[in-house]
Amino acid sequence: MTFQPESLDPEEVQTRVDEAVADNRVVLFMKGNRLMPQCGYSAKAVDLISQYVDEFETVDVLPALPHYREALKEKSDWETIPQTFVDGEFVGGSDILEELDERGDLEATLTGAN
Ligand SMILES: N[C@@H](CCC(=O)N[C@@H](CS)C(=O)NCC(=O)O)C(=O)O
Repeated sequence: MTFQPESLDPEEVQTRVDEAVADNRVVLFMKGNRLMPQCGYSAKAVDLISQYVDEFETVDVLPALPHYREALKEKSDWETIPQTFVDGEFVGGSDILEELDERGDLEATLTGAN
């Protein structure tokens, strides 16, 4: 049997993005999933977030990458994957997460703790 990638149209993807951002305090749009990231930048984002937050949502963009890229860009004005949103706001990709961590600000950004 031939593997058929999930077929999603742009509107369905936009809805998935909107709902994932609205319904989860922390959501990471990434290539692959938490256990099997399919890109080094996504793996780095998972590692950085996992230091401070046990439960966060991940959305694998690979089944409809061009649509996710467009839907996310619409929301964040950011071109690349991964993308992290906290409390409905775009935080950044893996470099920004790393910068926040180096400044000692990532935990508070992810948890809301001061
Ligand atoms: N410096 C970026 C690296 C992310 C990046 O370059 N991602 C690439 C490879 S996963 C990407 O999204 N390429 C466009 C695409 O795959 O659509 C970050 O901070 O997240």
